[in-house]
Amino acid sequence: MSETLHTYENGAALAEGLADAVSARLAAAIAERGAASIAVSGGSTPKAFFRALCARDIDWAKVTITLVDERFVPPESDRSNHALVAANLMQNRAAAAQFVPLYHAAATAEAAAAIASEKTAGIAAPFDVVVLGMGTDGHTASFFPGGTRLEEALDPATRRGVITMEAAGAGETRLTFTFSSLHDAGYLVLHIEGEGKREVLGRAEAAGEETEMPIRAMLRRAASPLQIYWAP
Ligand SMILES: O=C1O[C@H](COP(=O)(O)O)[C@@H](O)[C@H](O)[C@H]1O
Repeated sequence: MSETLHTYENGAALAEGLADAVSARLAAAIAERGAASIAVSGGSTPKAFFRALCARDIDWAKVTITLVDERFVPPESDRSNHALVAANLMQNRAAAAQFVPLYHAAATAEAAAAIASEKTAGIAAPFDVVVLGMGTDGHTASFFPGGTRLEEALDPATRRGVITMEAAGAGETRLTFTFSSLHDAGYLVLHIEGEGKREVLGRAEAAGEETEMPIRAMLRRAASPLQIYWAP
């Protein structure tokens, strides 16, 4: 519905600034109700942010961390978002946090998504913080252009939870929270870096179908103001 652009000189400054904002939100949630939750993205962009956030002095034992989306691969895979979070976020002070994975060693991705929906339903809704990324094709979470279940994932009537997604640009089958699970976070962030992603964002902000650039669903329909963090 509304967006605010936070611009930083470089990726290191952005990582610190975003870690400050996110840790303040988590600390406020802990002060209010004794617990906090955050859903984070994978990909190459969030590593420096994760390293900055895990050093923040908050009561991490009261924080639950999960993923916005995941590949249907075990955590031993170097394509696993769980592995990325384990190596870069669940470190330092944040090692005390709880982690709820989306991947489960089920026979099918559908079965894994059902288990992930059940397990993540134990996290109070809405999330206190959601940190989205964006691909150069305009995808966010695993809402890929041409995705097999894209309409269902973006439909506000689709329940909170995790569904599967397959798409030409996705590689492995994906597990993704639905739009309805993410758009109303207490602090809703889009974290992007580089001139290329800024240009993609500009195209997404212009007229066009949501299904062509699914990030448009967040830009246009999110219940929470979208906080865009960007550095060249
Ligand atoms: O596929 C994915 O990519 C996006 C963006 O990744 P990046 O490497 O360009 O930062 C990410 O937000 C999403 O979680 C991930 O599954």
